[in-house]
Amino acid sequence: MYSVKEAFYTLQGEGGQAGRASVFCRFTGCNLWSGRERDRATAACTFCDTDFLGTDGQNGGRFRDADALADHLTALWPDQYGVVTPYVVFTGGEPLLQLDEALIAAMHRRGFEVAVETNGTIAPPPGIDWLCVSPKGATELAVTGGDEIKLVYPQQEAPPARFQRLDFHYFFLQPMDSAPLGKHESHMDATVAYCLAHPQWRLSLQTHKIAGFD
Ligand SMILES: C[S@@+](CC[C@H](N)C(=O)[O-])C[C@H]1O[C@@H](n2cnc3c(N)ncnc32)[C@H](O)[C@@H]1O
Ligand SMILES: Nc1nc2[nH]cc(C(=O)O)c2c(=O)[nH]1
Ligand code: SF4
Ligand SMILES: [Mg+2]
Repeated sequence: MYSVKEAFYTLQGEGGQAGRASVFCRFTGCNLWSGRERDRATAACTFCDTDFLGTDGQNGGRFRDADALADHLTALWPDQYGVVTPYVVFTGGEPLLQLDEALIAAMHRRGFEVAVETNGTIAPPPGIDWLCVSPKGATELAVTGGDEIKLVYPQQEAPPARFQRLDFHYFFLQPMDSAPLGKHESHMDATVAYCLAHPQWRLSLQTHKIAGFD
């Protein structure tokens, strides 16, 4: 059984695949925060921008097996002509609490490339085509390599230098989005400054928030 908060067709907004048409599957639940505001300050991850509780979002629900969820996600992909490889992004919440080999295989059978956005604390199943790891605070990484690391910046307990020797193809810093706006602008400036001073790191902006497409 899989619990899905929401599923929707959009453009990948972040990281090295930004701009790519994607079906997003947002699983319910996370291991680093309950999702309740009263627990935020004491959580292992305190700055989450996402509602991942319940199954009441658009196209959300509970799915009895991998084929049922894969059919549901495939129906959200518009390309009927096979000109590009369809792309699914599993996120959450923390997708590695639920994503398994059976679901990856079911998406592959339907022609999809499979991407994952994870906080890096849970070992992934094999078969993922694009793995994005986004470390959180003082948590320990179970995943030390992948296609991209996308570190939200700044985080007092997770300075970029801690990750610079890990086995990723791309190293991204993404400014922390948090109210008030003035704070976010200073995060933006600080992130740009860090990338300029440390050219290993590239800037990742949340383009869906800038352009307003989800
Ligand atoms: C909501 S998380 C879900 C996937 C997984 N739990 C994780 O943390 O990577 C998706 C992406 O949004 C990023 N993110 C969450 N809150 C953010 C914020 N306030 N500002 C910038 N990025 C944020 C995460 O770091 C992650 O890369
Ligand atoms: N457009 C869009 N791109 C995204 N990339 C990662 C996201 C996420 O919440 O995991 C996200 C999201 O929520 N929307
Ligand atoms: S680990 Fe990801 S989903 Fe969980 S609270 Fe942090 S940003 Fe949100
Ligand atoms: Mg998001």
